[in-house]
Amino acid sequence: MAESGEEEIIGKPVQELQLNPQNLPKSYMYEEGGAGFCDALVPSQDDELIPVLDLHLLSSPSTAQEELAKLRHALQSWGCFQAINHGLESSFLDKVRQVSKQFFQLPKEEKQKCAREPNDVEGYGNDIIYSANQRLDWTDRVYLKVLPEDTRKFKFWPQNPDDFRSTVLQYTESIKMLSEVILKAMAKSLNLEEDTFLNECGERCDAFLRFNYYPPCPMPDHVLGLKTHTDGSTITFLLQDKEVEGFQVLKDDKWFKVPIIADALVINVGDQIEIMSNGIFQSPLHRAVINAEKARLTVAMFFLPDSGKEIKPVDKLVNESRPVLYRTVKNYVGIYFQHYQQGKRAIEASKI
Ligand SMILES: O=C(O)CCC(=O)C(=O)O
Ligand SMILES: [Fe+2]
Repeated sequence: MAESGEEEIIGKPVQELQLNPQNLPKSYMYEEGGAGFCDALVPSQDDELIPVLDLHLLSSPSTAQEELAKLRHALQSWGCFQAINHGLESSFLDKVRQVSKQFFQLPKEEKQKCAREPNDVEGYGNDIIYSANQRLDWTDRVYLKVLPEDTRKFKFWPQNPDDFRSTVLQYTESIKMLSEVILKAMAKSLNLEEDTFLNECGERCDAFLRFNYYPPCPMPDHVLGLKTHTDGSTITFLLQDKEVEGFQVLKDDKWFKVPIIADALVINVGDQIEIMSNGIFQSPLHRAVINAEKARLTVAMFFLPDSGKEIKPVDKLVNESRPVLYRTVKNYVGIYFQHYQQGKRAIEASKI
């Protein structure tokens, strides 16, 4: 995936660095006066609330129009929303969190069995480091390609705990179905044929599942769990930790905490829908902060178009008052990763 000729420098798992908190490597530190990562705003007034959408209402004929208008507004203003009533059982979401936590609690040797390979992202590991000056994220991950089915590389899929794989398979199936519901609703909210975005993605969409484990860190105002970024996806589903907050979104140049709502899924627009929607839907800048005492675990599922498809603004969203704003891109994820490790935004390179 990461197409770079450079040699990778292998770093230590963050879970090991955490054991020596007096001596945090400089590459994790943001010196600028503590940056106030943890002082983000808690939305209070109505217009600052991160929208919550009821997916059942969105699919019911009598309420759909009103919910579609809310969806459009959410994606134009925040670029994300919290989905409730999505049909996934609370006990199943707990199971997803539980098997992932169990994995990260295993001894190092056990986790290493599905370690990623140098210069690649898939498997267990952390940031790909190309330079000693690179700013690093305080997180260990398991990163798996889950779709299309015939591209799964099971050697990277944990076998311990023994229900990890079956849980991931079931989760993938459920979220894939939801992604189709959401992409259709997004198209309808823009008065497009409901299959517009799905057709743009092609027959064989890609999906990646990323388990983000953020160990506690004694300097939460100087270290980020995940640096400020947008996602390179079409849409992303984020299952938050049930107890520990940490997801923040930038809106109108202010950082907002995304509150935990039991069993909600945070859904956000990625760069590729920003391109397809010709900028009507915005891919929001976001980041993950860390907690001084508690570990945090989140599960992100990224959907991507077929890697052979060209992605460009949908014709019906281009007109005289809104000319084409983005170049046609192909295999955007390759461009994305090259920019990501340098802390840059790939979408900027795609703007006309
Ligand atoms: O863990 C979080 O709160 C954010 C995760 C995220 O943004 C990502 O994995 O791209
Ligand atoms: Fe993200």
